[in-house]
Amino acid sequence: MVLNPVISKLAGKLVVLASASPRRLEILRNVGLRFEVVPSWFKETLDKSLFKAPHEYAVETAKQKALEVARRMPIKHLKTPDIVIGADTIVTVDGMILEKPVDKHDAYRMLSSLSGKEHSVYTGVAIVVCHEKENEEVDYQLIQFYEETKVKFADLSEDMLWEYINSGEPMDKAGGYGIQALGGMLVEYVHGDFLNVVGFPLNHFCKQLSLIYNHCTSSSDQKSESVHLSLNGTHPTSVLSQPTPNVPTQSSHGSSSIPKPSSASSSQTHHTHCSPSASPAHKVKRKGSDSEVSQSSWTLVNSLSKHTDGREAKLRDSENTTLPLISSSGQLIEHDVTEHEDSEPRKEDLERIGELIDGFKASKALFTAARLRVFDLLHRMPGLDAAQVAQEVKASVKGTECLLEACVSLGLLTSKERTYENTDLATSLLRSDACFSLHGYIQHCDDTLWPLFSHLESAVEEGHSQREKVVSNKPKDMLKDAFHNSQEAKLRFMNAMHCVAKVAGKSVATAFDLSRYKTACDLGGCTGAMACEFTKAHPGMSVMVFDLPAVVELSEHFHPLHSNNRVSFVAGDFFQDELPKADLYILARILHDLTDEKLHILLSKIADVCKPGCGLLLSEIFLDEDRSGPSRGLLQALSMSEGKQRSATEYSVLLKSHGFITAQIRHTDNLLDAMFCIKA
Ligand SMILES: Cc1cn([C@H]2C[C@H](O)[C@@H](COP(=O)(O)OP(=O)(O)OP(=O)(O)O)O2)c(=O)[nH]c1=O
Repeated sequence: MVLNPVISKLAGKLVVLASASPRRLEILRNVGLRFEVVPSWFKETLDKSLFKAPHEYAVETAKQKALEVARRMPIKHLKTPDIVIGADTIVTVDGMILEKPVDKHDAYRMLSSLSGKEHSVYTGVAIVVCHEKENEEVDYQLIQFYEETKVKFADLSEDMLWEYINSGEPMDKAGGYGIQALGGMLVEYVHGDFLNVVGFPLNHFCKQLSLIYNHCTSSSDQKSESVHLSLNGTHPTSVLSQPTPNVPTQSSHGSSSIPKPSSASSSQTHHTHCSPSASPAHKVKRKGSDSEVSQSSWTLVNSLSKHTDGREAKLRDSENTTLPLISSSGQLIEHDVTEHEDSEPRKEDLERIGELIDGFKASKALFTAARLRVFDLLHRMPGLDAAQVAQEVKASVKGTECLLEACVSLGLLTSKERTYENTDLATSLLRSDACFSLHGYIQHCDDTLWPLFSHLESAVEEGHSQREKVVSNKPKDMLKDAFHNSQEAKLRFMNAMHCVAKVAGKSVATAFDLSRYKTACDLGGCTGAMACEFTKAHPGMSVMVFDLPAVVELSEHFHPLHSNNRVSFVAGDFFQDELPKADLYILARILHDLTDEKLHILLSKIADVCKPGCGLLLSEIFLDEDRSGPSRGLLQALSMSEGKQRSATEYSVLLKSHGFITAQIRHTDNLLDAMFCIKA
């Protein structure tokens, strides 16, 4: 890329944006950067009074966001990113720091304080470069900087203020406005980088990347040099801290030391606005036990180290010899991995392929352990050995031992002196009675999706679902399949949907400010789990669950939802019957499964009952705009349902054709994303 050679240098690296901000995602994606989005879980609650200047607060928050993701990924995602980018945008006026308003009154307070005045918008950015070493340690290199842009607001009348607040736009934006949309009408002038106001100082970021990569790539062995330097505390700071020749004139903001609100920053060097420096290295070590991440030394203790160790050992063997592969006809193919290639395969490539090849074995091991209720048992009786587990689950000792050991290697169990316990992950997600249990969904995957995917080759060849091969009756619709079967099968299917709604419900329900809506209707809302989350998140809201009569009849099996008197059930078919009246309609995991024809029938019916201003909340997995991910959405498409997976923009266009204007999109980092639209 001639425009910015640094962006192309990142190709092939695992770049992670530690942000849920759709604006940051768009800014970076627009310049061709390929990255994954892993929103940070860092709570933005640093004590502002500890900071000498507002931008220091933004930089520190950006740093904590990025580090949280850099530390979490090796444990939760089982991969170490190359680069994690965190950012935080704040607005400052009259010595106050304004972040995102918590409600409309807060938005009013913020916007009226900006009226007729010039204010500053600061975005702090942290780039964490992770260097993974042979011995499994990870060195972190931290580059942080900020950008200031001055913005002047026109005088705002009360009417203007409230009209703007009621548009819903201020709620997820620092200072309560979005300069890139309706908020642009409030602005008289902007001095500085416009994109910095929108949430990401792209120009400054590219300059910082040039510094990192122009330095690093001058070395013949980029990683080892970096690691060596950082371990000796002589990280490329000396190079990186040279003044940047092309940085904007905001250097007049002068240098500032990073205060130490948390122990994580205790060993940091000083950073200047225009002369960013890398912090001394923070050595990260994975150990073989399950415990907390230590903030002060950033020592990462990886509960999955046994898994990693085992896998690496296996792959190293195969690097030196041959990879045994099984052909589709079952023959063993001896494949020399180096035979057809000029260079040795990279360790990370082998690791990735190994993971993919073994993926189905891991899924089935999980399904089997869940089906045998191993996680329930070990929750009730931790510390059993394989023979005791075998006796309880009525299985062979040999088979149970293999399964338990496999589960340990997958991070689902821990073992000590040949006795077994659940990991935290198993306790919170795999026990059948856990609050956020995925047990029902796992059972559904095993019962329905597993057999379906065993016919994938035919599905791809023929271009339609192979469901008729795996269910005795013909209907293709998953829900109808379940309803042609026994009551038990219906309940199992509802339980699967219930699990997903419980796990994803809060993220979806809290994604937007919906305080203006008093009545909602969750179309196809199944057991009411999602509806329940909406009533919890919005105390003034009642939600009707509209679903097929057979679903409504069985929904009472899912207690304690029925004790929630703001959730009610209405039986009907949304293709045939009149829809209940509501201010807000919720469509969670419905559209991706419908044919274009059915989808337009449903959306037309919703549009007909919606008055202008009514809301539509859509929740699905949103594909990346270039359809390169996430895998979860693309793999789901392989089941060849009648519908299709779409990106947020594709859904927006679809909804616009029925008169719904997209107000906000949220990539939640949970099982489902969300989009909020308003009827024009
Ligand atoms: C001032 C202003 C802010 N914003 C947005 C940018 C940021 O998304 C948001 C500030 O909140 P941030 O806390 O910086 O970011 P975020 O919560 O959206 O995402 P994350 O914490 O996961 O990184 O305000 C605009 O979109 N337009 C504007 O004009």
